[in-house]
Amino acid sequence: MDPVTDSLDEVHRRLAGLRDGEVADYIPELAGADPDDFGIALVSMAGRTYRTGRADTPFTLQSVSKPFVYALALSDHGVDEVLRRVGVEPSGDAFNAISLEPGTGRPANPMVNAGAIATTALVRADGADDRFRRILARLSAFAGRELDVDEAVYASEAATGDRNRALAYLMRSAGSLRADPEETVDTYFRQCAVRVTTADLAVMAATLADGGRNPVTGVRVVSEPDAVRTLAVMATCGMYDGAGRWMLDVGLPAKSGVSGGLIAAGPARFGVAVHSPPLDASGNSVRGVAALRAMAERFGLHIMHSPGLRAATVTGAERLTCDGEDIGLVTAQGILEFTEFEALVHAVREVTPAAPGGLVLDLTAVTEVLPGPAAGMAAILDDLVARGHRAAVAAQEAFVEAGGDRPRTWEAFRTREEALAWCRRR
Ligand SMILES: NC(=O)CC[C@H](N)C(=O)O
Repeated sequence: MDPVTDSLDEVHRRLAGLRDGEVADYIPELAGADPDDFGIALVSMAGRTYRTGRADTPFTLQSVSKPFVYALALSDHGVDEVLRRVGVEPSGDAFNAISLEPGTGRPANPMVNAGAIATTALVRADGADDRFRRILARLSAFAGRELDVDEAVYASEAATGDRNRALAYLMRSAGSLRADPEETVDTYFRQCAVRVTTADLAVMAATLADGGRNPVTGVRVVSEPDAVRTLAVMATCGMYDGAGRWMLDVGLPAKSGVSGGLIAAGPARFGVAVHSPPLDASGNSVRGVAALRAMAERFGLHIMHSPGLRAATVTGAERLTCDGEDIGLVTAQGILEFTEFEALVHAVREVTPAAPGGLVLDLTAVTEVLPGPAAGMAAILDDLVARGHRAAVAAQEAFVEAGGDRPRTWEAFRTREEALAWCRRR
């Protein structure tokens, strides 16, 4: 018995009977999908996979490929260059809309077809074969196994995908696509026809959630900043014209595709995927959307709801007697971002009036300090010293230096013992 799997089972059971939506048939080969295929999978940051239903049925990525190829383009060119070619504004249009920015001809964002085709063209390569080889290798690294192409689906879209061809030619004439339209669209069709399972998709989503590191294989697939950027674009544009409502109800960066796949990522928490072919009017999987809504509600998954951040940072705020004088000892752990920093400042303020002998700040269990908190911490200690208190920090050298170039007025030590010994020595 596993309670995590049980809760996925419960959602699956509740939604399996949902009969709304239509299987996409504009790509003829997709029309044959079984409307009862329905799988859910979730991968934790520890790389544990949970699944229910038909989570091992293969299907094609379609638009779920878009964020991953965008991440590849970002790592090839950097964000500034990619932004010059593809925007990041939600279009409010359907996925296949013929809409380009007036003037520049730049597609609105990389999650609609026009933007995805332009993104595919940005992948660095020696020719089309090499470009697809790099895309497939990167998608495989995201999934943590060698993926392949469903040739029948590829051929079917290649034979019928005139709207996408039209988009490519339009961008070419507007100057926003510099590559060959036929070749680019062909690579895009292949990328859409890459075959995955729901379980693969959950690993791919979890890799973005884990800052670009595949939590199952341990392999770094994209840099942390590029993973964050990709999630940001998914959050604003991933659900096409349903993106706003999705953010309101579910609140997770997500991406859907016309074969019925849907991924969502809880940053630093989990990756989740659903597959169910019947689609709503926006082209999003009906059961996929319903399953994510149900899970978000039951588990508080919305990114604007972050109780995790309230985890104990300040692990101790105490008074010690040192040579007959009271000193304060404040201990913190983990990562010092804004919220933790604010709590630390508060703890220091609470303890100092009762500790005229000075303050020891033990940050030896702190793993990361952002520049803002580092400077703020240095300022607090400077202020204490200016007001006649003694102050010492025990922390890694890098954290002490992150406080800025101004001459330090307080003491710095590597260990808590050294800082406390200093306190006793004066
Ligand atoms: N929304 C989608 O999944 C669209 C992908 C599909 N290959 C297309 O270009 O039409």
